[in-house]
Amino acid sequence: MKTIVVDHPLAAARLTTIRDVRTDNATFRAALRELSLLLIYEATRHIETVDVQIMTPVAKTTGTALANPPLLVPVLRAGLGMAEASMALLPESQMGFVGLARDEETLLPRAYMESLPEDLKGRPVFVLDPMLATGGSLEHACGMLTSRGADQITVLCVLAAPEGLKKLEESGLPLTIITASIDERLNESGYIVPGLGDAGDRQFGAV
Ligand SMILES: O=P(O)(O)OC[C@H]1O[C@H](OP(=O)(O)OP(=O)(O)O)[C@H](O)[C@@H]1O
Ligand SMILES: O=c1cc[nH]c(=O)[nH]1
Ligand SMILES: [Mg+2]
Repeated sequence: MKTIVVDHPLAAARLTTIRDVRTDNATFRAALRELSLLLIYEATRHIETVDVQIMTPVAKTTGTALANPPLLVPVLRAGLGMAEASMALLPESQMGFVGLARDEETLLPRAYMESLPEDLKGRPVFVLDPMLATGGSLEHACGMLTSRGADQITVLCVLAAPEGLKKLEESGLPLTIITASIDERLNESGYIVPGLGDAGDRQFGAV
């Protein structure tokens, strides 16, 4: 499994806004959108392209098109905050949806929605979820994708805990992880430390 930490002053500044307990829901959503643009920029650095012949107003030239745009899959709820930014940079892409809620007692994910294309063989997939904590939710979401044939999955997250990275590494799933930070650890409640709290609640309010 390859893990890339985006090391950029703009990413660090937006991440600081997101972490700050004083940041209100609207400002959190705006900063998450901006940080997501940077994560997607990094995730698309090596995607497959094809040459296309075009005519400028002046002359013929060879341009570039995306050969196989990735399927974008936000994990509800919190991943919704990364969805609009990903579609802005990848207007050619389609979007699927997975809904997961972690049981805060057992820390196990419960799936409540799956809206994905049947066949994902040969199709790159970008999974969008700001938080990789125990890794249970992302392992479950990525398992849904591999069961449909996906074999190139890139996970975009804002924060990753070492415990979650280890779990995904051990899962043997075909993953690349792009994150803005690998934080210190999980606390006894399964929250990332220092983290940012509950990414769903911080965007949309507590449920
Ligand atoms: O790595 P894990 O330990 O599984 O935790 C991470 C999950 O927790 C959060 O979702 P949550 O279950 O809180 O749902 P929400 O997005 O609706 O708030 C987050 O968005 C991840 O999906
Ligand atoms: O710190 C955490 C852990 C899981 N889910 C969150 O939203 N935040
Ligand atoms: Mg939540």
